[in-house]
This record gives sequence, C-alpha cells and structure tokens, in this order.
Amino acid sequence: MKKIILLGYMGCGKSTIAQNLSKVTNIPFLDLDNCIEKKANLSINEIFEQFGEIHFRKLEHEMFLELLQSSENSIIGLGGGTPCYANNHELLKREDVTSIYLKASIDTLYNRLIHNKSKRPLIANMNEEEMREFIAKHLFDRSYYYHHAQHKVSVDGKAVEETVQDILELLA
Ligand SMILES: Nc1ncnc2c1ncn2[C@@H]1O[C@H](COP(=O)(O)OP(=O)(O)OP(=O)(O)O)[C@@H](O)[C@H]1O
Ligand SMILES: O=C(O)C1=C[C@@H](O)[C@@H](O)[C@H](O)C1
Ligand SMILES: [Mg+2]
Repeated sequence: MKKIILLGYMGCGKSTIAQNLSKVTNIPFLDLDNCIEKKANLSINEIFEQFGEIHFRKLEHEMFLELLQSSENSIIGLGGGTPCYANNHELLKREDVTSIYLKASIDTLYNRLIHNKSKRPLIANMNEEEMREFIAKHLFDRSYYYHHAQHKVSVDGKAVEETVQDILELLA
C-alpha cells in the first residue's frame, strides 16, 4: 500500500500539513513522534531525558519500519531528525513510498520555533541567538539527508492550504 511521507526540519510543518492533507484526501494520518510517544507511554522530552537521544533514535527507526510495514494507505509525518539516522534516508526511495521534503528557510524555521520550542528537546533550553545559530548549522548538516526525498515543496511564505495544494498537484 502507498505511503505519503512528509519530512523536513523541526517546525517546517510536517504535522500541521499532514493533518490538513489527511482531511482533504481522506487518507489517514500518522505522526511518527506521536506513535513513539504512545508506544513508550512517555513524551519525546521524557524519552530524551530518561534514556538519551541514541535510545530515541532506535525507537524512531523501529517505529518508522513498523509504520511502513502496515498494509494501510497512510500519510506519515516524520520527526525532524528521522531521515538523518539509522540509514532511514534509504527508506525514502522505496517504490511504495512518495516522500516529500517540506523545505523551509532558516528565517521561517526560526520565526516558528522561537514561540514553540518547549516540546522540542534539542532547542528547548536555547536563547534566541543560540537558536538561530543552531538552526543554521543543523539545517546545513541535515540537508544532505532531506534531499533524498523524491519530491521537494518550498513552504516559505505559504499558508497551510497553499502547501497542501502544492502537494495535491504533485500527487495528481
Ligand atoms: N504556513 C504554515 N504551514 C505550516 N505550519 C505553520 C504555518 N504557519 C504557521 N505554522 C505553525 O508552525 C508550526 C509548525 O509545527 P509542526 O509541529 O507542524 O512542525 P513539524 O515539522 O511537525 O515539527 P517537528 O519536527 O518538531 O515535529 C505550528 O505551530 C504551525 O501552527
Ligand atoms: O529534529 C529532531 O531531531 C527532532 C524533531 C522532533 O520531531 C522529534 O522527533 C525530536 O524532538 C527530535
Ligand atoms: Mg511534527
């Protein structure tokens, strides 16, 4: 069965866009972070705090494989780091998958994340200046993996509905 996979940096809108795309297409939406939280019965923050990031990356890889193995059509919103660990980027090329990189600029990401960092352990304790620097470097490192997606949609300056429309055109 076909999976539509949305990927990209924290705050690029994977969860928001996936939810809206799901409403329009009637294809069920699964958020990888939420699935990990449900299975572990812990929040992402708690998993990082209690077991560390490496353990989280293991859970993330296992959950990604589990979601890909299910026989349902689905829209899957990945975590921001998912393609960058455990060779997950290679899974973005599968034939039963349509993978889409939601590409956002440093400014777009910074402006969204500055108001919304408490649930994101990698940036939760940073001040504004540290955050901008971190996003710039981190995005540069991660771009290599994000570009393994089959498609790329730019989200800068677009309303949620516009990004959803761009994706529908890709899928048509
Ligand atoms: N045009 C837009 N498209 C998508 N999100 C937007 C837009 N404008 C504002 N936002 C806001 O930006 C934030 C995007 O966060 P979202 O949780 O969807 O990102 P994410 O890519 O899933 O992040 P994470 O990797 O941390 O899970 C939300 O708070 C959303 O309301
Ligand atoms: O960019 C990342 O590495 C992360 C993004 C979030 O979606 C979560 O998966 C977690 O906070 C790690
Ligand atoms: Mg998300």
